[in-house]
Amino acid sequence: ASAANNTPTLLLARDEAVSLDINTRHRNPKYLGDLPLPHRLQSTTCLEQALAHLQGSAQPQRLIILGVPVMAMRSTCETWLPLLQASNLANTPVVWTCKGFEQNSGQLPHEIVYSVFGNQIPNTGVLSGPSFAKEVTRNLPVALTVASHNEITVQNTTAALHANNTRIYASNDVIGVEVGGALKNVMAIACGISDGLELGANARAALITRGLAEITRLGIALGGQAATFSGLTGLGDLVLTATGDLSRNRQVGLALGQGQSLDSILAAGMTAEGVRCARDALNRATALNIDMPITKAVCDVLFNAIPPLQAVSRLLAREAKAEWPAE
Ligand SMILES: NC(=O)C1=CN([C@@H]2O[C@H](COP(=O)(O)OP(=O)(O)OC[C@H]3O[C@@H](n4cnc5c(N)ncnc54)[C@H](OP(=O)(O)O)[C@@H]3O)[C@@H](O)[C@H]2O)C=CC1
Ligand SMILES: O=C(CO)COP(=O)(O)O
Repeated sequence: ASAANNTPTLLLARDEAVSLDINTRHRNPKYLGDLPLPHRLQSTTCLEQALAHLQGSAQPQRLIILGVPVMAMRSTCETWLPLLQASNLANTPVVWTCKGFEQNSGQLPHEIVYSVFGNQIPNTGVLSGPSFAKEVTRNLPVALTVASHNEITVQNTTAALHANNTRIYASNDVIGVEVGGALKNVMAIACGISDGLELGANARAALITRGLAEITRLGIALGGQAATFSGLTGLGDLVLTATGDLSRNRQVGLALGQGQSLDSILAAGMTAEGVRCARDALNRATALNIDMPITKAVCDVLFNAIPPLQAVSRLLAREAKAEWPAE
């Protein structure tokens, strides 16, 4: 999106073949099929070259976008901290697209970043919202939220991305944005399971709505703002991922509902953040005494060998209750 917006953009890859394909054929077949990429998007695998690119970027658009799975965030931040400091780039805004809770620590992305960067890299934020990479690559309309406590992070993210078909909205609710992004992946697995079992459109709508209640409950308990969950990074991303077949989390659920095993579904190495973070999300909820029945049902199917139909029966057998407040 930044390259489509004429922002000079360099993609740091770790796979030489990916870099070469981007620079010579303007394609990224490993992730994006045969979709053409903007010619002004360049790639490198060399950290020094990435730092030099940042040093040469105009200050209003200078920005690092961290787009790795949550499990790679900590090591990536640890690599970058001394490099940014040594290159006089410690004030460069860093935003991440990562959606999930870190496995075992249960930390949200900002907790990982803050624990590594402390106040040594002061300008940080999260960039999130309904945005399938393949649609962004086709430069189709997309609306995203940048949440940060620093004005410069919001300004530079907006300057780099907001134009043409990309709209950037600002927020100061880092926690709410991250909880929505993490848990919509778990709900997408639930909706995929339901659709794989052919339980119908009514069931899917119920899961999305009660899933949002569940996300909101945990999000508020963790310090998020209620309004965030009806915004782009809450309801918006939940609807996209729970209903859009480009979603890898939804695909995992569909295959589970159709009887495939989790191991065979993930054998090709697909990133499905909901699988990685469902258990840690449930642990954080349990510690706060928050009820998360859909997340629990997804964990049962993923990790406790409960057949999908049995997990659905357990959900439906719960006692009748008031719809709202969502306790
Ligand atoms: N794809 C999408 O449509 C969207 C994804 N997101 C979120 O963004 C984050 C990244 O997702 P996505 O881009 O799809 O992820 P991918 O699995 O496609 O990986 C993205 C990049 O991270 C690199 N990477 C993977 N593992 C490691 C590691 N252990 N150490 C260093 N680098 C690593 C990959 O390198 P290599 O190729 O060498 O493995 C690749 O360059 C996720 O949290 C996801 O939920 C957010 C919005 C949309
Ligand atoms: O987060 C996404 C879209 O906003 C991508 O979802 P998946 O990781 O399920 O493909």
